[in-house]
Amino acid sequence: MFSTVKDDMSIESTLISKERKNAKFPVEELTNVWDGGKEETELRRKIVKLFEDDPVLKSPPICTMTREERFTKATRKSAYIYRNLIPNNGLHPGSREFEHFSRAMPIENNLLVHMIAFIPCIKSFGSQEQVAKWLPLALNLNIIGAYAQTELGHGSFLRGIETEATFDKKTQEFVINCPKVSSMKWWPGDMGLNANHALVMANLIIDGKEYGMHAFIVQIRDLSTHMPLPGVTVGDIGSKMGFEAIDNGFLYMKNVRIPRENLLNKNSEVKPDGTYVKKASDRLMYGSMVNLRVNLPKSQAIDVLAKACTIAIRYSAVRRQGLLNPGGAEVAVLDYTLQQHKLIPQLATVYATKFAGEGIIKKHQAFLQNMAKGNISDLAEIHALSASFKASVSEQCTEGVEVCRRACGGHGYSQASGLPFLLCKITPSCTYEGENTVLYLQTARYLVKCASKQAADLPESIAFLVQPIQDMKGSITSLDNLIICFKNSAALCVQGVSKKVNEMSNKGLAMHEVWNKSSVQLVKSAKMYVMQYIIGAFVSFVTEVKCSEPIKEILQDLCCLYGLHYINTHSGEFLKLGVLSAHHCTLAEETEIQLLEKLRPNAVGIVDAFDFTDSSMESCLGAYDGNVYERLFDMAKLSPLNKEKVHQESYRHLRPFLLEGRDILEGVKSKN
Ligand SMILES: CCCCCCCCCC/C=C\CCC/C=C/C(=O)SCCNC(=O)CCNC(=O)[C@H](O)C(C)(C)COP(=O)(O)OP(=O)(O)OC[C@H]1O[C@@H](n2cnc3c(N)ncnc32)[C@H](O)[C@@H]1OP(=O)(O)O
Ligand SMILES: Cc1cc2nc3c(=O)[nH]c(=O)nc-3n(C[C@H](O)[C@H](O)[C@H](O)COP(=O)(O)OP(=O)(O)OC[C@H]3O[C@@H](n4cnc5c(N)ncnc54)[C@H](O)[C@@H]3O)c2cc1C
Repeated sequence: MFSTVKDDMSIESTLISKERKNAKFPVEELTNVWDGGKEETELRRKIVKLFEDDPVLKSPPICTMTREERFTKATRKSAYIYRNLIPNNGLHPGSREFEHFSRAMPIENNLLVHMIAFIPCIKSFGSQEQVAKWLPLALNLNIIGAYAQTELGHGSFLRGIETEATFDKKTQEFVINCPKVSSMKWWPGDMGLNANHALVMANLIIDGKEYGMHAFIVQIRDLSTHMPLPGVTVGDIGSKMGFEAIDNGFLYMKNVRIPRENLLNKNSEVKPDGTYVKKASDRLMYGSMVNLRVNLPKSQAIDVLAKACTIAIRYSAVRRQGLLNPGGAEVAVLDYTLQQHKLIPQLATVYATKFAGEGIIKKHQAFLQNMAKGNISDLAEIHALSASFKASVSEQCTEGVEVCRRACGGHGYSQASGLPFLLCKITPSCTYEGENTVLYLQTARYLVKCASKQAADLPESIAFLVQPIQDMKGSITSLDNLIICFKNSAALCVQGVSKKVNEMSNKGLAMHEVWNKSSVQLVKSAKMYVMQYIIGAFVSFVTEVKCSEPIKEILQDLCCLYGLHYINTHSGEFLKLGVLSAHHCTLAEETEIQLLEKLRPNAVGIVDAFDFTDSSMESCLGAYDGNVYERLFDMAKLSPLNKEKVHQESYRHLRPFLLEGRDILEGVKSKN
């Protein structure tokens, strides 16, 4: 319907080729460092290719589809991936290949909560017999389960959850009830339309006594007709800011009966006579949340910011707007220091959080090994670290994606840029899996407790909180001094708020009031604590990584930039704590600007090194060839509103006035 408008060789693709020629480091080597080795890069590419070449996984660009189409296509693809593609290609959970599979998944998919929450919970909370019964069914999609914890009335405060599971000794069943509208399960992914089972978190009640939150497997739909079972009201909660392909659901249960065996009973059990047997710490109930907070920031937040950086930096390298030299040629917007100041720190965030996250995954694996031997002494530390890490990463990456989107000017507002999709995907990561403020408060609670202990009684990673403040020797811009600066700040923040808490409680104020009145400083302390962790982990990585000098230099520069950018955007905090002087702050600002200038020629190379395929981004601005304008025009042509040259419905409403206008213009009718 539209004629083709093409340039023989667009200036934009020439510009991006020039950028690549100017890069001062081997891009492929940085990709290998990012992936964790050359072999990992090859493996990842093999898996991505396997998915991208598969005809079943092809579909129109998401911005041309309705929610209904997006949900349907995502379900078709996800069912095929989990039931065919993954098992037929040996991509089993736990295998090396599986590690790369989030990079290969189609841009929209669902059944993820079934995979990452329902299945792991069966493994974590189920006895051997229960795992043997439910796991194969779940892995084969014979049953599809949601993780049903949050209710209309409660998400953060789990002790407030109202759904009840009352033990009926006579029938050896639990009776599941949502006593009020506010007790209805609300939000769980995959639950509205696809799931036939749910892992329901409910208050266990035996003989009128409450035993707190426990996990039950509840069948909610018939396996042959997929109709809701008696007593079950289930459906989709409606349109959201994003996640269009996912059926986040509601679930209202009235006298739904499940066998006694459906209480996942690895950690606690109800005997036939109603005796309650506790086998392990209540806190292990929270284990599934720690697991997700540790393992998912990479795919759900860091990779999302990496994609946004790829789009914004490639686009900024070809978008020319205005002059730097009077009388000279128009410049790429990436040549403006202010554009670099928006975008290059985001790149640093991607690297910092990625490598720090790998450190947390290792710590968590060590914790799991100890737990298998019955030792959960590190639980509080890993909970505090993972809670604040999840909060900080989701916050930094969400802010970063919005910076990238705005840095693309008007085109960043177009769905065709791919950026609104990324923003809507990442924004809820600040809320799900623990609302960020609530998570920071959990970390602060642990830190304040630690502040009253001796260094010798604290884990190695925490002892610095109560040790003497270290002196910085030399320039603030050295990596060693950055670590000292952040550690000192975290220690002073925690000590300061602990002092305030103690003083207020010594004056007789109730602890809950003390806590509420100190919560602003508590959250600040948790943020500073996790920042010192991230910086420390990034510096260790940069110091230890084996790579060529040019790559090492880029990583060092990104590491320094990450620390300095944080200092420069929060300088008041550092000055107030007395950790930095005004002179330090001036130097930090000057050095950041120098680093931006130094990293600028490598910016396109650095995002190329993330190695995202065009189809994994669906972005007209971020495609490898830099052909932004032709791509935008081609995408506009696909808009469903452009199906016909005249949109009959809009024409119907406007026609009377247009005809009037025609008559006036042609002089058939006077204006009045
Ligand atoms: C960057 C983003 C990555 C995130 C990963 C998400 C992956 C998702 C990817 C797929 C994409 C989309 C799908 C989204 C799927 C979403 C799923 C969900 O959202 S599921 C619902 C999640 N809900 C929550 O996380 C609820 C948050 N609330 C809580 O965790 C608790 O209620 C809490 C801890 C805030 C308060 O609980 P409570 O009041 O009952 O306890 P206390 O405060 O009294 O604490 C008791 C005691 O326990 C300790 N504690 C608390 N939590 C834990 C834990 N997880 N592990 C270990 N210990 C824990 C606490 O510190 C106290 O200890 P004490 O010694 O007494 O001080
Ligand atoms: C896309 C998406 C997917 C989800 N998937 C699932 C799922 O699969 N399964 C599931 O069970 N749930 C799911 N959830 C629900 C999610 O886990 C909850 O929304 C989340 O835990 C926050 O709880 P809430 O909504 O009750 O927020 P609230 O706790 O009501 O938060 C509202 C405000 O109150 C503040 N606040 C709350 N408590 C405190 C406090 N103690 N101190 C200071 N401030 C406080 C918060 O900071 C926030 O500003 C999903 C949510 C979303 C958005």
